[in-house]
Amino acid sequence: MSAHGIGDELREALDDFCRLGRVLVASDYDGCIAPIQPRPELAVPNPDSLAALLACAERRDTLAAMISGRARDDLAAISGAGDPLVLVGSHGAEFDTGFDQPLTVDQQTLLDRIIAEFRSIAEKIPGTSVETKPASTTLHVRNATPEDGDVALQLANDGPAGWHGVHATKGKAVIELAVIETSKGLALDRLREGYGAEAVLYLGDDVTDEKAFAHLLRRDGAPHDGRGKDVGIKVGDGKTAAEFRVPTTDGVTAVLEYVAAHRPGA
Ligand SMILES: O=P(O)(O)OC[C@H]1O[C@H](O[C@H]2O[C@H](CO)[C@@H](O)[C@H](O)[C@H]2O)[C@H](O)[C@@H](O)[C@@H]1O
Repeated sequence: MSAHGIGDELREALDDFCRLGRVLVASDYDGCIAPIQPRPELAVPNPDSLAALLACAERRDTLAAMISGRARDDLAAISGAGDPLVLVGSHGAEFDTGFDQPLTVDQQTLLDRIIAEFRSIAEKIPGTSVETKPASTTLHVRNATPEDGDVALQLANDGPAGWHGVHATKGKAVIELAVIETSKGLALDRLREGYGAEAVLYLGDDVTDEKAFAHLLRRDGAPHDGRGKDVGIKVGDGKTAAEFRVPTTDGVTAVLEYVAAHRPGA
């Protein structure tokens, strides 16, 4: 195994992937391209990872994308990334063309109610904060004591998370409530089909990335009888549907640099 956790099996999968025709290389942002930080506004990209993803985008027959839970504008601003990288925000629902459907009046009203509820929780519980996005809102507890964080998450869970029309996702020291259904897996399908990619490589570290991993065709035959050429890579610990794993965000850099170095046109 290399210093940054590219084991022999992963290297073999990357070699096979790099030999294909058109491919899609996609990564999550927070916890992958950007190491986790105490506050969202501090999470700038690891410059080597971003440079490597950009280098992938410049290779022949290679589309490269970041698919994030953040609002797309926020993702663009904090990462400084843009063309030729494809940016998808709001957990796969927000493309450069915006959302497929604007929020209905009822959805906007619901979102405003959730934000108000989250703000009232954050006012009561030190170290918690609220992030607002176009179709969802996030209650952050990373800077609360573990006990306070649990209380805040429980209040969110017992309150607005159960309201009709609300879609809840638990992430790293956050709970996120959306008023639309989102799926990084559907975003990957859309990019894959639009580009005509033969295979997809996806890196992710959090719960929301599991929807992306679930849309990949695994190489090991389960459940797609060995037809899969996709490469799913989970960053860090935790249960996952991904076939491969790297231990840290340095592994993300190593994978992306490896792909950039081995795709045609390198
Ligand atoms: O899909 P992602 O790009 O991974 O976005 C998921 C969430 O990431 C951000 O929160 C996470 O990163 C923060 C900065 O490192 C950290 O403080 C927080 O605890 C993490 O959960 C972002 O703020 C959220 O909006 C995203 O949904």
